[in-house]
Amino acid sequence: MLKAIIAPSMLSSDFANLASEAERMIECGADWLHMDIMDGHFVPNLTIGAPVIQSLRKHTPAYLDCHLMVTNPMDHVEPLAKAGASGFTFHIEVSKDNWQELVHMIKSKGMKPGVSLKPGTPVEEVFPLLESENPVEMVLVMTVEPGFDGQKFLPETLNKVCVLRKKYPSLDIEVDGGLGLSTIDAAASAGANCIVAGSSIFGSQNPAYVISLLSKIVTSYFKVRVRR
Ligand SMILES: O=C(CO)[C@H](O)[C@H](O)COP(=O)(O)O
Repeated sequence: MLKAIIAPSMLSSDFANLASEAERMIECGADWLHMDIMDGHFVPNLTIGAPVIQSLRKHTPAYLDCHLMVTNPMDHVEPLAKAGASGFTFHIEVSKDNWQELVHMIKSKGMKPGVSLKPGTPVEEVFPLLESENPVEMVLVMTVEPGFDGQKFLPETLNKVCVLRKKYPSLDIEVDGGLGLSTIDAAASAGANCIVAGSSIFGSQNPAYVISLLSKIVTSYFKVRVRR
């Protein structure tokens, strides 16, 4: 059964107060905390890695949804599992030759495996990962070029969400980039159920209101799809 999941992107939080920002988001109704791990190579930005996840884990039992924007995701599986990551989403663009091994390792370490696509990557590239005997459990469709928060949502990326939802009715489909109250209808009607949002939540005077509205809107589109 699909569930609406709202995951504030901690990239937009005050990194100097990460533990209290995480607690604030959970108090505001967040389902997951989205952690952007960037290596300054796969994307032109450098953020956090396993040591920060390990520190944060001491302060929260929340689901830590780690998005690996790195050239060598394999190098991060063991350290992130030890650090307490809950989900591990890698990019298909750098994992075409070893995704089977990656998925196996991620699952064997007790994390939920996901695969992500950049805006220019065709959706067909993830079909084998969903149809394998050992499939990924989530697809993250990037709705901006990965690397920075506060970018403009790219509506053309939602075609991929529509294709995925039609083909895989019970799949967790996550969208990330430029999501907020002005873009949620488009993403939810396309079929996304996991919503990552950075600036629209952290930039709001009332993050709890934004989180609850995003969640209600996503849930309302489940009902529309069932009626179709
Ligand atoms: O992965 C990301 C950037 O690569 C961020 O999670 C994302 O951009 C969230 O920020 P915003 O909602 O402000 O776009």
